[in-house]
Amino acid sequence: MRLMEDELFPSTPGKFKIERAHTINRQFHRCFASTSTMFLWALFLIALTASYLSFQSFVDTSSRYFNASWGGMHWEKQIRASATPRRPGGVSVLVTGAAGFVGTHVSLALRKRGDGVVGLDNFNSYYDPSLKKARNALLTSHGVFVVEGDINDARLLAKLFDVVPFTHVMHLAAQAGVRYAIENPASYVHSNIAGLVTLLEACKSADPQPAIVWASSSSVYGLNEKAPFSEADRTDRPASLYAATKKAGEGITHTYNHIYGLSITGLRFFTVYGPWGRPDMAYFSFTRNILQGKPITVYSGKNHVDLARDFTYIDDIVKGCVASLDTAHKSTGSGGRKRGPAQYRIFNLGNTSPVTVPALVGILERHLKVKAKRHMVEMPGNGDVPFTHANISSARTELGYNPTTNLEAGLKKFVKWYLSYYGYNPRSGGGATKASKSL
Ligand SMILES: O=C(O)[C@H]1O[C@H](OP(=O)(O)OP(=O)(O)OC[C@H]2O[C@@H](n3ccc(=O)[nH]c3=O)[C@H](O)[C@@H]2O)[C@H](O)[C@@H](O)[C@H]1O
Repeated sequence: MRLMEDELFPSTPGKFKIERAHTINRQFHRCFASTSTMFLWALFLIALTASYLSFQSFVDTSSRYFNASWGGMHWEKQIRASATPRRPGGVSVLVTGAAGFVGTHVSLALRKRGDGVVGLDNFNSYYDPSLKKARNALLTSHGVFVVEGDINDARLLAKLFDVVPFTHVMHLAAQAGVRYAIENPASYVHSNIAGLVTLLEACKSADPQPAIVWASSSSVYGLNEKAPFSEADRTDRPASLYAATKKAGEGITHTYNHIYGLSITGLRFFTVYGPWGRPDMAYFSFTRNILQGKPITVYSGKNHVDLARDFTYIDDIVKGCVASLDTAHKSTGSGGRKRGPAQYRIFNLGNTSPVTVPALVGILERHLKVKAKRHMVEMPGNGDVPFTHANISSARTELGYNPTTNLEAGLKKFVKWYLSYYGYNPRSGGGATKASKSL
């Protein structure tokens, strides 16, 4: 209090100066002390944040190296080796869904002619993952490395494009199956829409941008009745969520083509079948049930009209896929910027001769030498369409696509593979030994 009075009313100017100088000094010290405290606090906080971030990055890195299935120098070396073409002019392709049915066959075909192939697959359990592992073992034995990962993992995709300048992406990863969409609709949105967008984002940002060939579906024709189905026909009446997500994929890929200059080729596959096929599909599950002496459910359409499909053999589809890669133009953008208009194509890949489901069962019975126990049921309203029939003139002209395997010949090859893969024990009522355990 005294001090304050002295400060306010100094008795002499000198006193004022001295007192004032002391006071300023004290204030300065106080102020300096508080500034340096603040400075120390700030330093402390910065150090704390930095150590938190480096701890996070340590956790992240170690979890990647020790728990997750990708990352590290050895991993990158494997990717580079697998991506390197072994022929002059060979391409370097990232195949998504490589441990899937079509993915395995396309990867093998590319590898066999000397192209570089890196696979990506999440090995999900939509159907028996041991079949996917067996396909993976086949790919590994041919020098194709498959990364275990999801197309929704943007960091993984960025890393892959960082390690390899892929010339092409063969995008076959998807949630397949028409009727399963009733049970698990979210899985279709997750893989066929969100996953597709994540992949396209990675492709658009890559430098160089790859050309993309991807699997659409005959199901986009939905309630279309005009036959055979041409690419120009209506596709705005899907009958299942699966079909709707594939149709959405065609729109989404068009957007990335338009904005970023990505070269896009969409392939509408028509009920693909063959060795190493999908156990959820009719020809496969019918085979298993027939061999095990179990009944099969055969759907029929309205007024007891048989359902029919333009079943297409895997080798023909592979030729269509490879021809699409070979005729794809380069993307025109780079690093997320478009530099000119890019190619956008859609092709039907079918067989052009629909076969009814009862006729399919008849062929299986002949090849298996076992009579099926048919259980005829009216087609439930769960996404099926009465028939599919492809017009393939466009693919013929532009890709040189020419399917040569009819259902009879194709199923013969499938049955041969099935029996060799799962084994067959006629004394146990025709059961496929491995199949009965794992499917
Ligand atoms: O082209 C496509 O875009 C799609 O082809 C395939 O779908 P679909 O043509 O429906 O093949 P699939 O299930 O083998 O049924 C064949 C027939 O058997 C009938 N079917 C089926 C099961 C059954 O228990 N009984 C039966 O009669 C059934 O009603 C149908 O008439 C792919 O699975 C799909 O992922 C997609 O790629």
